[in-house]
Amino acid sequence: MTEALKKSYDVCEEIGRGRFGVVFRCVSLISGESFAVKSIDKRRISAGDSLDSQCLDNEPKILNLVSPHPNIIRLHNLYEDDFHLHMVLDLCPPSKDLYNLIIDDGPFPEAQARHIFTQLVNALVHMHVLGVVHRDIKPENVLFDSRNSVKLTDFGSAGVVAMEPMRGVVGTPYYVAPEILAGREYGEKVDVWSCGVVLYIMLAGFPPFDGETAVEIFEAVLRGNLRLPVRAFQSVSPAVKDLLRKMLCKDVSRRLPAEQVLRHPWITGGS
Ligand SMILES: Nc1ncnc2c1ncn2[C@@H]1O[C@H](COP(=O)(O)OP(=O)(O)OP(=O)(O)O)[C@@H](O)[C@H]1O
Repeated sequence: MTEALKKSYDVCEEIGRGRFGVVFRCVSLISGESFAVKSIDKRRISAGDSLDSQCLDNEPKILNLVSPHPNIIRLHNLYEDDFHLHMVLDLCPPSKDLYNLIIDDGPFPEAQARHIFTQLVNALVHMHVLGVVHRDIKPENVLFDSRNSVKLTDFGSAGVVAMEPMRGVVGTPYYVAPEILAGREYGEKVDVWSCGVVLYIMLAGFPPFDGETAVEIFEAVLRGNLRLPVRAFQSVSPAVKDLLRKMLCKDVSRRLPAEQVLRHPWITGGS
């Protein structure tokens, strides 16, 4: 553990683990406030894997760019030495993410889905104005703080559109946009697609594009044939079905940008 981190924080129990990082709860020795610290062991990232080392560089840079926003996890401090990178972040209660919420309580009534979704799209609008594309929007990366506010996290796959045209397959099978899989250049609307998938799953309890294997899921995404089966959508309002069609639209030019999603009647007309 980097000495500088230990001088400022008491590092406590492990609260999560991802592909690269181990996340601990930590307490500021100055304020007594609790945070999460995501610690990445750089030695676990192979020198030859440029994509993985890019993820490592990206996350703190992009978090700095998009912070602060009420629905984006905030980077409070960064410590780095030859072997480790430690990001001190807002603390969210352990295991409290949208994935677990859907497993435990889903599918959700529209009002609950709208409450979560609106906060997620608020984060998206803010990022897209700054030219940042998240590229890995999925329920596992939507955390909730102790007041139940959405905190979007995991910016390891994010990029800045203005810097270079975006290409390359990034994302998670159920949520990835068809233009990414088609190998075309793409932009911020890939996040609108992924948010549409998240909204669909919150309402239906299952994903819109499915398959037994990753390849089958990719084929379903590429077909982009959106179905709203009666068994799951019979009591769902026409307004949200309209929004889903406009977000999960294969034609990127017709897919709504994030700020128009926020102005859709399902959002503005909801209590
Ligand atoms: N700020 C936080 N507060 C509380 N728990 C967190 C926080 N950030 C991450 N976690 C927990 O730690 C786990 C791993 O974090 P994260 O997904 O950011 O790591 P990663 O290495 O980037 O993972 P991935 O495999 O998705 O790339 C998460 O699933 C979550 O449970």
